[in-house]
Amino acid sequence: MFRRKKNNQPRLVYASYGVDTEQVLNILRDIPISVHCWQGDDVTGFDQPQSLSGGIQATGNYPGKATSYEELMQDIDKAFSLIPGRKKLNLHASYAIFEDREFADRDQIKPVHFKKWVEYAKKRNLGIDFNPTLFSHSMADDNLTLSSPNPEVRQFWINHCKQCIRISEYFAEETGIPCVLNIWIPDGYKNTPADRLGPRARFKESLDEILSIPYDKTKVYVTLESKVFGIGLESYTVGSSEFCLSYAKEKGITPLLDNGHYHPTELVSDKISSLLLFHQNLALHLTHSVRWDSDHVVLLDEETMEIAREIVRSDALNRVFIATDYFDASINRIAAWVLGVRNVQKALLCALLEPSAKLKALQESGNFTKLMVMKEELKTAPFGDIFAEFLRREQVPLDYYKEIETYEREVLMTR
Ligand SMILES: C[C@H](O)[C@H](O)[C@@H](O)C(=O)CO
Ligand SMILES: [Mn+2]
Repeated sequence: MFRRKKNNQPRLVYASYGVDTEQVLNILRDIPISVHCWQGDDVTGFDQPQSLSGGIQATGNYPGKATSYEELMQDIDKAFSLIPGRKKLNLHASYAIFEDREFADRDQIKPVHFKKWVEYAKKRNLGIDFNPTLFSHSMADDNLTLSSPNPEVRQFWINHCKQCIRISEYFAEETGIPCVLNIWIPDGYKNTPADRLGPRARFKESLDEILSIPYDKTKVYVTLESKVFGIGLESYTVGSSEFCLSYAKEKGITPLLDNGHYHPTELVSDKISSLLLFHQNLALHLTHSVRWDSDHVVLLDEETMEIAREIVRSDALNRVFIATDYFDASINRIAAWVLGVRNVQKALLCALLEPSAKLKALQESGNFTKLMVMKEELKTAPFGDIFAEFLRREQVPLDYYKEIETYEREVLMTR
């Protein structure tokens, strides 16, 4: 077990555990990470003057935020040039581009409003994921959308989600890469409700109607994201974990787990294996939640590492859709993207470098002492060198901070 001390080449260290770093680097390069566009402008979008609602909040006032699609694309380009490996672009419906076209409200948006994004993605060989935007809109002022008691409001949002499925199909057809369409609603109440069942029954009915439209299930993967509470919606959340998991199972859609959407001591890493036994696919929003759904930048913390380990150990890299979801407005937004996505990749790399068959065998044979020793030893194995090699092969600089400083000075500060 301690043979690795004899050699100092990182590749040989892992070889001594039976891990082939070449194979690992090839796998890592091909894991698509869906990068959320909304880090670039604090979830503002282009289609509404409304400020951010839905019980979420981007705090901070760091200068240089993107205020147009051109700026956002420029910033995503900068961030992507500093992130190795395969990426997808994750858009929200509120990022529709109208320009000289007539404005279309959310229930009327069409593929044409995303043509520029498709051109952008195709030029860069990127797939696109999508999200209906059921917040920051006058029809969602009371944070009730698909569960609203008002049938007109419900119908507006049902139509919005249907249009989003059609747009997702267009993304998949144009890019040749399937689109993950994630439905998340903010609906809930600040105080203890008198009726918990009614709103959930209406949400269920609305989802049934949305999913009744025909769409190609090999091109569009509909996911449903649950939540525990939102700001100002602390006492009741319509789309709770139990609701979303049950609904996804019944309808054969994919559950989405955002690791900021659980009680602070609940771990998404522990949920993955259970869900993989019952669902063909699973989707994740990775974030760093500090005390609550704070949407901080993903760090290389123990839970991020454990989530990655669970995916890899379950041999589920091709069944789990991995996306980032955070919005930190207190630091350079490009750095936030690069740092968070690289941390997801670092966590995946660590997981891939783990001799998981050996560790499982130790658990099976009840050798918990050796298991603990080996796991702890692996923590100080030289995975940073392997990551540096990954960056070198991908022609991405190890030290990206300098580039970000230059971009901040030359581009962000002139806005
Ligand atoms: C903007 C996103 O859709 C949003 O963050 C959602 O995914 C979420 O996590 C809400 O808390
Ligand atoms: Mn999320």
